[in-house]
Amino acid sequence: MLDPGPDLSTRLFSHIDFTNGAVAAVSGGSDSTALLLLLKHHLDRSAPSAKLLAVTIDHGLRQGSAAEAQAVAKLCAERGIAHRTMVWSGRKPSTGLPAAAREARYRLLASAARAEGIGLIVTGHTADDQAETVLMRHARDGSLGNVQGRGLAGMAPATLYDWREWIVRPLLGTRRAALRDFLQSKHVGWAEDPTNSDESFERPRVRAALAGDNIRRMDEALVMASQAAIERGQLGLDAADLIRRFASQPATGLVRLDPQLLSTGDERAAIYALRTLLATVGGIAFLPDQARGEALFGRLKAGFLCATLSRTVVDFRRAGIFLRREARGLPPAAAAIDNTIWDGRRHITLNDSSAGLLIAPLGAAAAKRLSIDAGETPASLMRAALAAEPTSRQAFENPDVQQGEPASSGFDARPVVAPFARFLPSFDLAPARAIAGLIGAPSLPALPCGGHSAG
Ligand SMILES: Nc1ncnc2c1ncn2[C@@H]1O[C@H](COP(=O)(O)OP(=O)(O)OP(=O)(O)O)[C@@H](O)[C@H]1O
Repeated sequence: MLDPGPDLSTRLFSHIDFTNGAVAAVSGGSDSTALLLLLKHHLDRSAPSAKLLAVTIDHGLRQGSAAEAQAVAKLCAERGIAHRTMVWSGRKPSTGLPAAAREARYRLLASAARAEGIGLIVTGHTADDQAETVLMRHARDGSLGNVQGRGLAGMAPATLYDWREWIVRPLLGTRRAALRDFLQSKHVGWAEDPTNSDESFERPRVRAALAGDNIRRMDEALVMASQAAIERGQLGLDAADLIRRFASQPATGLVRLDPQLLSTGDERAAIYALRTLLATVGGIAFLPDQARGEALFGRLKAGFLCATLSRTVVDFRRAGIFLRREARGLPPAAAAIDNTIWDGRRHITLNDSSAGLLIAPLGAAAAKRLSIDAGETPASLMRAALAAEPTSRQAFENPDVQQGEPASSGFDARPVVAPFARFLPSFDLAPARAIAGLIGAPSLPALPCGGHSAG
């Protein structure tokens, strides 16, 4: 645990690159208020020209949330820190509210950062938050000591949002009590969020169980998290290595796995590689669960098969193991919208002249008309994969457009690494990078903090 000594801010922030500025996410609670003041102190001393913008999200869910945002704005004005309040004005769902609020919060924080040309967001998650997260996940999947429970690594020290902004959590090793001591020593107050002590929610219940003298339990949880984080990082590195050695992409949307992947001797990494690839090809944000991944891997070891998992057809034949998006459930023809994700797999950007463009899957009949140089890959598989690629309705209806790739002028469709496209924890940098290289997704922005091997 770190004490709030005079060099606390150096210890917390000196490994982070603030050249391109930072957005500090400040709710007005103790942790993020301390984060802001410590960061300001650090930047004043070591990077005075770095841009700092404090952002408060007013979720509009509690009475008093606007006043809390105003209190943060006042503190910032007193300290010469730029501040912005962003209001979550969208429709509030009746179920899954915390998740929706979190989603909206990161979207708004990222848009504030983008507007200022800042690529880094810092949050005030603490060691206490980390312990709570790990204990909640443990209670859910009961996998204490089972390092295959990826969630037991807790929150990553850095997470890439939307493949663009890095969310960094510099306080993950610092206890809330230390931050509160720091604020009290500076005579700075903070807001108490009543939902943090409302024990009808899971996190406050875990928090209450950890309160008081239960330091040992918290320390145990943190040790478990750091061990799991190391193992998870290593699993990612091993899976990335296998992806580079055994996966190729013979056509857009078609991934080929060399059957040698089944006998490398590192089944854990091979199954992890398989799960990440299945989610990518199927355009699914979540990996297929471990049990299904293991079962599929076992069946592949037994011989040729054709199966579907995570919207991905797995076709093991003499020429190799092929993965492609299944034909069912593709998006219907719809007006193309710039800068959106199509089918969870393709990032659509429109050319200037694309008003009124309709986008639809190419479809089997049109794919049949494409002339394909299949090489060693079965042409039927290449066609089946291309049939699930987006094309513009205009191109589709033009019988002259029959050559090469289905995506034609009017828009660009860049592949995305579906399971990591929204949130990429730094633990998974290595497999994300390997898959991006495989499918031609944009490269990743550099990690703004040292000390974490990205592979
Ligand atoms: N309304 C918000 N506006 C800006 N950032 C927020 C907001 N809510 C949460 N955050 C960010 O996410 C982090 C973790 O959120 P969490 O809900 O655990 O914090 P909190 O209890 O609201 O406040 P704090 O962490 O400041 O005590 C915060 O430290 C802060 O950086």
